[in-house]
Amino acid sequence: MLMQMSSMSAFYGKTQILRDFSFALDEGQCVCVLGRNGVGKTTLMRSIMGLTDRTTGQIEFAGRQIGELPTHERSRCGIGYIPQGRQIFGKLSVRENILLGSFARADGQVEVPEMCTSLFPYLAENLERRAGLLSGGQQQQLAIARALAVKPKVLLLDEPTDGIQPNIVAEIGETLRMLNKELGMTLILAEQHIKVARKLSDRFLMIDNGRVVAEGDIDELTDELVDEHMTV
Ligand SMILES: Nc1ncnc2c1ncn2[C@@H]1O[C@H](COP(=O)(O)OP(=O)(O)OP(=O)(O)O)[C@@H](O)[C@H]1O
Repeated sequence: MLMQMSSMSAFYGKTQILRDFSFALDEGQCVCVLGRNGVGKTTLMRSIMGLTDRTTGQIEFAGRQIGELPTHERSRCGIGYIPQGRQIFGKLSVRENILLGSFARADGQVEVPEMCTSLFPYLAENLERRAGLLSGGQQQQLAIARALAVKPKVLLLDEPTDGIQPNIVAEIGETLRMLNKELGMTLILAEQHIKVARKLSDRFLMIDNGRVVAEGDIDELTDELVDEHMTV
């Protein structure tokens, strides 16, 4: 088991956002986190990174309790985070954006990892280009490359296809499939595109109102569950 959450609750100030979360994730799995806007998917990612005001309960990662650790130490344990909206630095070059990720590396090396250049040939050929000039899909590749720079064991992806042109959505899906199935990277993926989620994931976690309301293998994700918890 790579990650296990037990009775985790998350708060912003006095407001409780997540209630009593428990789930386990094996190495190499892809789990999608599903639910309507505002149910707590981003908060789940931020809780794993230690970016909410407070959490209670336990978060175990790679055999270590991380629930009390500061964010940079969680990164060093091998957790890569790609926030919603990508948050790349438009005025910096592609190379600088990737290198920013590597500062959290456990081995202290600052370099553009081989994996980034082989996965993303466009980025490899445009390392000196200003990141702000890239298309949405290319910026998403850059956000993934930056997270890979820490050589993570797990990648948290918050709606990577959000705001991406429909014809590029499948391309990002393919990149994630390759990371998971060919390179064996464990993924936790918040995703609104149910088709993308079904295609990529082994398991699902359905959230409603800050709680896990259903979970299981992806082929147990019925249309009824989707209708009940995802349609507005
Ligand atoms: N910094 C914050 N302070 C207080 N409340 C917050 C904060 N961030 C989020 N919330 C609240 O927490 C709840 C869950 O938000 P969250 O962003 O986790 O949902 P989500 O499922 O990721 O939605 P979306 O798909 O819109 O990103 C919402 O009611 C939101 O208003």
